[in-house]
Amino acid sequence: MSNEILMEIKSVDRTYVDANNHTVDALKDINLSIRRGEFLSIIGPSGCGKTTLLRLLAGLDVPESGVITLEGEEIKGPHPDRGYVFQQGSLFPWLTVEKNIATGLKARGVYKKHKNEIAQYINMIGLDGFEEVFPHQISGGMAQRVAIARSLINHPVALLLDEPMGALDAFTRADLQDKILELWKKNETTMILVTHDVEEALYLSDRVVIMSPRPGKISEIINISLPRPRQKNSQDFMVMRSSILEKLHLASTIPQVEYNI
Ligand SMILES: Nc1ncnc2c1ncn2[C@@H]1O[C@H](COP(=O)(O)OP(=O)(O)OP(=O)(O)O)[C@@H](O)[C@H]1O
Repeated sequence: MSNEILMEIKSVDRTYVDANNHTVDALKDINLSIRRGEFLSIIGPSGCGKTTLLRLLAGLDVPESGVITLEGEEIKGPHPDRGYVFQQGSLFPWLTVEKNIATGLKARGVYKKHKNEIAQYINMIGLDGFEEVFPHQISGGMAQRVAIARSLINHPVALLLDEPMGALDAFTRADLQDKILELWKKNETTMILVTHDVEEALYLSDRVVIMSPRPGKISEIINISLPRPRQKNSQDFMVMRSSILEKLHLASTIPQVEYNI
């Protein structure tokens, strides 16, 4: 990972007005520098603004005040240079695996020129032989791989992952975590992952950002220096996991928050 700053979030606020006409401070004075090529996870209790922050990075929403830049340019809207993967259900059900991945290229207007790359990305996500299959015929983990390939084929500088493993069973989740690590290394894409899972954040990340709610703020940024491949049952890993859990509980003002550990 380089020390070059890819994205910069400066003094960002985002408020919403809820159904009862109350103002919700979803994000308050967020400052964060994201380095090119790093794996960054954002973790925190429900409602602390994780998705709001990811949507701002994607350009799907704009800050109330403050600024977010990518390579020094202000982010003003969505762009294929920032891929976005949702928790589930983001594939077009009427298109095959191959055609779903092709929509990434079509969105960029480069389908004809780059369609021969689709096979390479299908191979990269380990789905050779599934080209002509429809989303309802594959597992949730396979569908998430397709959603990731659809973004990666556009060579994004950053991939924004909003709990992509949240709806998967434990075995499939662990499998997809390893695939995401492999894709990260191969493509050198900056990864920004929102997760509720402490173990997942610790297994994958160079840095873990802990957020706290009401207002949504960054309460701590932790550097993870454990060597890779990380062993989830090693002493060092478990000590670090307990430490992050403790910080999360301190960051949370909501009683009875549940985490996957
Ligand atoms: N469109 C909206 N209108 C009103 N309030 C909103 C809207 N979107 C988000 N909020 C509120 O802003 C706060 C932050 O929401 P956000 O979804 O970013 O949190 P989160 O940390 O991603 O939560 P979760 O982990 O449950 O997905 C919450 O209090 C939420 O209710």
